[in-house]
Amino acid sequence: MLIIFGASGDLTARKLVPALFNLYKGKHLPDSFVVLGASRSNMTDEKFREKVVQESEFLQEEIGKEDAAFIKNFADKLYYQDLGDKYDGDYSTLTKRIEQLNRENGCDENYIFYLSTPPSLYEAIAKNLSEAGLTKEENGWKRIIVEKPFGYSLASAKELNDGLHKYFHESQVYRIDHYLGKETVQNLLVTRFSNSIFEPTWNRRYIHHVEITNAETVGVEKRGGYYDKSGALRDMFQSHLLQILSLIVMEPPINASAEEIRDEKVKALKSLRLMTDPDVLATHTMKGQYVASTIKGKKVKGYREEEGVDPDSKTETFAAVKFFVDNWRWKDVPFYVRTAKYMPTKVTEVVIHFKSPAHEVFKSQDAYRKDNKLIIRIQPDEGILIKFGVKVPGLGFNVEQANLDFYYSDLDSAQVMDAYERLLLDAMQGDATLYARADEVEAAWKFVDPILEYWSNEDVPTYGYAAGTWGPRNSDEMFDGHFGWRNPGKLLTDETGFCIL
Ligand SMILES: NC(=O)C1=CN([C@@H]2O[C@H](COP(=O)(O)OP(=O)(O)OC[C@H]3O[C@@H](n4cnc5c(N)ncnc54)[C@H](OP(=O)(O)O)[C@@H]3O)[C@@H](O)[C@H]2O)C=CC1
Ligand SMILES: O=C1O[C@H](COP(=O)(O)O)[C@@H](O)[C@H](O)[C@H]1O
Repeated sequence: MLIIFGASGDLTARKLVPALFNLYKGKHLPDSFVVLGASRSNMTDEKFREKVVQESEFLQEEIGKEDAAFIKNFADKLYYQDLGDKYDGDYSTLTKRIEQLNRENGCDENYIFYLSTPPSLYEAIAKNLSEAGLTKEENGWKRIIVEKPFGYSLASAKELNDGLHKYFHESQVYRIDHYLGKETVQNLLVTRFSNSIFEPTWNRRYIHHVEITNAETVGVEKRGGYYDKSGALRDMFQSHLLQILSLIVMEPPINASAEEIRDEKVKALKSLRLMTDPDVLATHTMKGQYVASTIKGKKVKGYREEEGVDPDSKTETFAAVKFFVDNWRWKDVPFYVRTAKYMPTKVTEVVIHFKSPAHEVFKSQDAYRKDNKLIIRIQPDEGILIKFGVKVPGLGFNVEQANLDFYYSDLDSAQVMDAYERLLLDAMQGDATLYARADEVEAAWKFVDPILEYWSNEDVPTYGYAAGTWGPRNSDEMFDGHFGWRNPGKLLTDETGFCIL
C-alpha cells in the first residue's frame, strides 16, 4: 500500500497520481495495490478521486484516449483519510483505515509512506507512524519516501536525517530526486562504464572543461512563496545538478548495486573543492534574477512582480558556479554549472569539452568550433551528440565541425518512463540506487553552504537579466576569456535587462 501524506496538494495530483496511473496501465502494480491519501482536508474517497483526476492534466488527456471504465477502475484504487487538524496527532484512525483496506483488498503489510507535505512535518510524521506501530517490519517491509527540499542547509539536512533515523533505518529511507529518475541521467552511467571508447579519455589529460546547463522557460509560476525562500541554488543546484555532476565525476563502481554506486557518488561529492575565500567566491559564482521583458510583443513579468515574491527580493533565479574537483582524475579541470528560470529554451545538458590536439597541424580560425565536444542531452530530445572536426571539401585543409548523434526516440523500444513512475516502481521493488543517501545529501550541502553564506551578504551583486535571455550579460566572464557558455537556442528578446539589483 502507498500512503501519501499531503495528498490534497499539488504534487499528488500533478505527478504522483499520473505516475501511478501509468504503472497501472503498464500492469506494473499487483491487483491488491491501493493508494491511501492522507491530509488535514476533509474529503470522502469519492471527492479525492474526483479532485486528483480533475487536477491532473495528464489524466484529463487520458480520459479522451482510454475508456471511462478503465480510468474508473484505476480511480477506485485511490482512498482518502483525513488526519484531523494536524499531522502530528494520534494515528489510530489512520491505522484502522489501513487495516480495513488490507482486509478488503487482500493487501500485504508492505507499506510505502510518501511524505508530500512541507518538510517541517517530516520528523513528526515519522514519529507518529512509529508510535502507531506502522513502521515495524515483522509482517512486511516499511519504506518512507521523502520529497525535496531535503534541508535548507547542511545543519538542517543533518537534523532531518537524524530525525528520520530515530524511526527508520537508512535502508528504509528513500530521498527522492526526480532527475535521477530521468532515463538520460541513468544513461550517464551506461555511457561512461559500458563503453571502452569514453572512459580512457574521461580525465584531466583529455578534458579541458565540463559544462552543465539546466535552463527552464518558465518563471516561478505558482510557487513564488516557496521559491523566494529557496532560490535556484537550493532548488536545483544542491539537489538535481550535483546529482548529475556526481555521475560525471565518480569513479567506476565495482558493480551496479545501490550501495556501490552511491559510495562512489559520495566520494565524488566529497572531492569538490570547498570555496570559502570571498575572492574566489566573487569570481567563481554568480547570481541573477529575471526582470520584466517583452517576448513576441507580450509583456513578461519580472521575478519581483510574481505572486508570493518579496518586491525587494534578491533571491536568485539564475545561479552559476565554477569549481574544481580535488582528485587525481580531475585535477585542474574546471566545471561550470548553471541553472536558471526564464531562459530562451528548456534544456538540460552536459557538455564535455575536450582539449585541442596536442600539436595543431590544421590551423583554424575558430578553435571553439574545432574542439571535440560530447553533448549529453538530458532533456528534451534525449540523446548524445559528438562534435568532431572534418575537412571542409575543396582546397586546403580547413576544418569544420560535424555531428555524430544518437536520439533516444530513434530506438524501437523508446518507451521512456516518466521519472516519478520509475522512482515509485524502484521504491516498491526496494531498489534505492536512484535515491539519494543521507551522506550524499550532506556532502552536497557541505559544498553549497559557503556559497549560500557568501550570497547572503548584501554586497554580493544580484544581476538582472531580461526574461527570455541566457542570463546576466556578464555571465561568460566566469570563463576567464575561454569560450563562454554554450547557449543552444536563440534569445527571445533584444533586451538584456542588465542591472545590479
Ligand atoms: N509541486 C511540485 O511540483 C513539487 C513539489 N515538491 C515537494 O513536494 C512536497 C509537496 O509539494 P506540493 O504538493 O506542491 O505542496 P503543497 O503546498 O500543495 O502541500 C501539500 C499538502 O501539505 C499540506 N500542507 C501544506 N502546508 C501545510 C502546512 N503549513 N502545515 C501543514 N500542512 C500543510 C496540505 O494539505 P492539508 O492542508 O490538506 O493537510 C497540502 O495539500 C513539498 O515538500 C515540495 O517541496 C518537490 C518538487 C516539485
Ligand atoms: O525540482 C524542481 O524541478 C523543476 C524542473 O523539473 P523538470 O523535470 O521540469 O526539469 C523546477 O521547475 C522546480 O523549480 C524544482 O523545484
